[in-house]
Amino acid sequence: MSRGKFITLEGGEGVGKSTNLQFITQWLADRNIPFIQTREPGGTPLAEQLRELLLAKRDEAVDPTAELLMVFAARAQHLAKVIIPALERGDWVICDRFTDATYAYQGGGRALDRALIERLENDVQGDLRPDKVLLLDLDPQIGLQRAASTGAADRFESEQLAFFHRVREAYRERAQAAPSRYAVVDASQPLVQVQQQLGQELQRLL
Ligand SMILES: Nc1ncnc2c1ncn2[C@@H]1O[C@H](COP(=O)(O)OP(=O)(O)O)[C@@H](O)[C@H]1O
Ligand SMILES: Cc1cn([C@H]2C[C@H](O)[C@@H](COP(=O)(O)OP(=O)(O)O)O2)c(=O)[nH]c1=O
Repeated sequence: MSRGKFITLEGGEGVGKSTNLQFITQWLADRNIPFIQTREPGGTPLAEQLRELLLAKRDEAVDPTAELLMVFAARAQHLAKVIIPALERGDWVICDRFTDATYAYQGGGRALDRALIERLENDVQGDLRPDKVLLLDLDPQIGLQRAASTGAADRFESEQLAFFHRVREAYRERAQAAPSRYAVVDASQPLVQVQQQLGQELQRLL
């Protein structure tokens, strides 16, 4: 049995990840491709608890390195308990955010040293990387407006606009550095066009 494909969906706030995840999972189900859908931070009971701790607004300022280590603690658990077993079974893994979000939010947004992120990535993941990163790219001002309509802001969503511009730039830089592993989708397009492009990218992986 061959290993499943590992697909991650990335982008800033309100780019349309939830909407397009539904499209992607329906696309796979229509083709009888076995898959699991999961998310980061999260994906196991422990990792979901770490997510709650990470997203909660609190009076105590969160040290960026502490934030980074919590993200990777959740990731280590998620990889060991969910992602790696699924890929080994031959299931595709559709993950709402993964390590590119760490480069974007902790690296770009919080301006942490990329070399530290890379060390953690190598230690925690070994050589496991997504087969394809679907990056929904959107001006953060539009994304935050869209996100505002979907509930109360968490600790990240409460950041200033400049933070989200750094997040977007970090994502785009990563995509430019390894174009074969990324599909950058212009998320300002009408949803049908976004999904047409996503479908084409998925088709290429078959
Ligand atoms: N391409 C698009 N054009 C216009 N509105 C969109 C598009 N994609 C998503 N939306 C809308 O934007 C809002 C946020 O989308 P959502 O999928 O919840 O984003 P995310 O999960 O990235 O926060 C929703 O109201 C959704 O209907
Ligand atoms: C995976 C990951 C997420 N995050 C942040 C980005 C998001 O703001 C948040 C996760 O929320 P998100 O995926 O946007 O969920 P929702 O759409 O329900 O708000 O966690 C990081 O800062 N680093 C990471 O490595």
